[in-house]
Amino acid sequence: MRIVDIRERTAPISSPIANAFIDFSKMTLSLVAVVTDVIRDGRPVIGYGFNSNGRYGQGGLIRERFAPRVLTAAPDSLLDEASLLDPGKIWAAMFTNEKPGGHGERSVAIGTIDMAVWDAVAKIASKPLFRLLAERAKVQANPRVFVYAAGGYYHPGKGLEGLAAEMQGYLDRGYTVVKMKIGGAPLADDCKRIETVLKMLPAGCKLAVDANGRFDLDTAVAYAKALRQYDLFWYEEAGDPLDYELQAKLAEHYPGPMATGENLFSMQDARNLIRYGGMRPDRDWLQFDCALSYGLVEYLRTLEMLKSYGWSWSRCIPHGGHQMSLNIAAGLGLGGNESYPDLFQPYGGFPDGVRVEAGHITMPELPGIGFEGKSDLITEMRSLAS
Ligand SMILES: O=C([O-])CC(=O)C(=O)O
Ligand SMILES: [Mg+2]
Repeated sequence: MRIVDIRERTAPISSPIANAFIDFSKMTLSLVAVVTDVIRDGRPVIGYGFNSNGRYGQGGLIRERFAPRVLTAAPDSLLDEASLLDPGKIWAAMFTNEKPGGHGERSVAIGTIDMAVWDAVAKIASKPLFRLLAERAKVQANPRVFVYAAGGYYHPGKGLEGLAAEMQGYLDRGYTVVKMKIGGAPLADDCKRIETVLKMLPAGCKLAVDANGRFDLDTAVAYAKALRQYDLFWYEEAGDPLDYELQAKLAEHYPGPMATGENLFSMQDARNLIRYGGMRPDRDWLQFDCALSYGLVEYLRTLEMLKSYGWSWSRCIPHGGHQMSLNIAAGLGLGGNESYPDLFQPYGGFPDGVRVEAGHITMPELPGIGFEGKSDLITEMRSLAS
């Protein structure tokens, strides 16, 4: 068994939206296909992967460094004892001659290939990835996964009515938690936006807000003082993602749940957040996204690290809105997953026919990550390799 080809294409996922830090007018991602020599139903098994929104396509790194290292490794060195592709060994081949620290965006390039590797491995096992992960971890899978709707971006010409209509669309589709951006407007304006959404939420539904790392400590605290009257689902990424002291000090001013971690790209960065960020295991949420942070091989190390610090994996709700994290959530008992019902298509979302009911979806029993169940996405993927 061996990997015979790794292909990459950088594709646009541009959109006229903005958060407090960036706009998405030139956003791209890398789509990757890992082609194996395993034949199923007369066709080679191909794993697919892509990176989450927020970082750009990684074609250069993938083509110059990471794909060649896998393709030139001795094929047997990438197999486990059962002679099956071993994601850990493939990961180690990609990381050959890479220094520790300064994780930059190579973690995105590796994470994208890693997603495709796991898709292939689960397809070769003829199992949904979430079942494979649960079996390997000797835990019970739970195909019912909490999902929340992320949106509420700043958008030229979009007023309070537009924001309310967007949120109503998510509620109508079965979501019980919705998320909107803050920090891209003055505090008083953001409070009006928040109150507009809170007013329309039925009982039992909640709002999360996301500042995308925009604030210095004083601004983060000023927002905390205004936000704590609202009973929010969470207050996300108030300050710079690497400013652990800011995060820790903010907890003195904000008793409600906070969330962060989408821009921490390694187990070591995640560990620094846990060690020094003052995050509270009884109420806060961790958003590490494997598709940006060296993939599931690294995410498993992050989960072990969390366990050693006494954190439950149910406090993790990853960023990114992709099916990879849905599988990790269903297989390993994470708290849920992000979803962007109207954005970043065809990459985000669920297999066709999957509906959100009372804020949860149920994973279909599709081999691999489940991309074959989403017709617009698999069409795109097969145009890269089939
Ligand atoms: O706007 C973005 O960059 C995406 C984001 O923070 C999120 O989904 O939490
Ligand atoms: Mg965010």
